[in-house]
Amino acid sequence: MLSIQQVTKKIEDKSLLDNVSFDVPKGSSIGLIGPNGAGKSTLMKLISAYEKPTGGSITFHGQDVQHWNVKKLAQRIAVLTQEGLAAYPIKVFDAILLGRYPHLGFFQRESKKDYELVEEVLAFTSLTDLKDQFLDTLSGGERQRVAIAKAMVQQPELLLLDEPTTFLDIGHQLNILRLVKEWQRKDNLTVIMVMHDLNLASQFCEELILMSEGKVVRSGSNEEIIDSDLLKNVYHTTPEIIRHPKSNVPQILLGHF
Ligand SMILES: Nc1ncnc2c1ncn2[C@@H]1O[C@H](COP(=O)(O)OP(=O)(O)OP(=O)(O)O)[C@@H](O)[C@H]1O
Repeated sequence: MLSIQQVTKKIEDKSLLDNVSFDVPKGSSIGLIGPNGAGKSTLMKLISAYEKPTGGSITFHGQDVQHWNVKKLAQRIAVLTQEGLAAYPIKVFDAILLGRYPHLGFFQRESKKDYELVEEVLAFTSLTDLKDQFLDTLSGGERQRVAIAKAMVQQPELLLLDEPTTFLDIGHQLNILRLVKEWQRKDNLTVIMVMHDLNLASQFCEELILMSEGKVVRSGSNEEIIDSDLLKNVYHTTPEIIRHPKSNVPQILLGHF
C-alpha cells in the first residue's frame, strides 16, 4: 500500500534521511523508534507529502505521494501529532466535524450522514458527554481523544501518529493506544507511529523500524528489535530486557542509579 524506496532528505549540507527503504502492508502497525534527531518526524512529513524528499520515492497505491491531489490524499491519510489539536474555543462536536472537510466539495455543507458519523464516532471514543464542551476547556487526554475522533471521521486508510501519547499520563496513554487498536481492527486501518516509549511500541506494533542518524539500523518484530546489544549501540545506554508477565512480549528496564 505504501512503499518507501531509497529516500534521502538533505537540507543544505545536512543529511536528515539517508537511503531509507521499507514497505508498509495494508492493515499493519509500524512503530518508528530511535533517539532524538534520528529523522523519524522528517520521514513522517515526507510520507504525508508535507515535505519533498531530496531523492528516492514514496508511493501510496502505486503513485508518488507528491503527485497525489492534496485533497484526495487527505481523504486517505490522516496525521496526528503530539500536540494534537490546537485549543481553539470551538465545541468538541464541531472540531470533530472538521475531519469531514476533505470529503466535502467547494462550499458544500455537511450532510445528515456527516452528522450521524460524528455521533457514531463520539460514542466509539466515549466523548458523547463532552460534545458540547469547548475544546480549550478539555484536559490534554480528552483533547487527544478528540484529535483521534476527528481523524476517525476523516475515514482514512492510513493513520500517521507522531508521538501521540507524549503529554499523557500512563492511563491515558493506554487509553489512546487501545482506541487506535480497536479502530484498526474494525476498519483494517494501517498505522505508522513514532514512539519514544519502547515498551508501548513493543506491545502495540507488529513491526518496529529502528532509526539512527537518518538511517534504518534494523527493522523487524519486537523480538528482533528489543535487543539489549542493538539498543545499547543506538541509544548508548544498556537496558535490561524482561518479559511482560501477561503478554510475554519483550520489555525494557532502564539502568539503575
Ligand atoms: N528544517 C530543518 N533544517 C535543518 N535541520 C533540520 C530541519 N528539520 C529537522 N532538522 C534536523 O534533522 C534531524 C532529524 O530531525 P527529526 O525531527 O526528524 O528527528 P526525530 O527522530 O523526529 O527526533 P525527536 O525524537 O527528537 O523528535 C535533526 O538533527 C534536526 O535538527
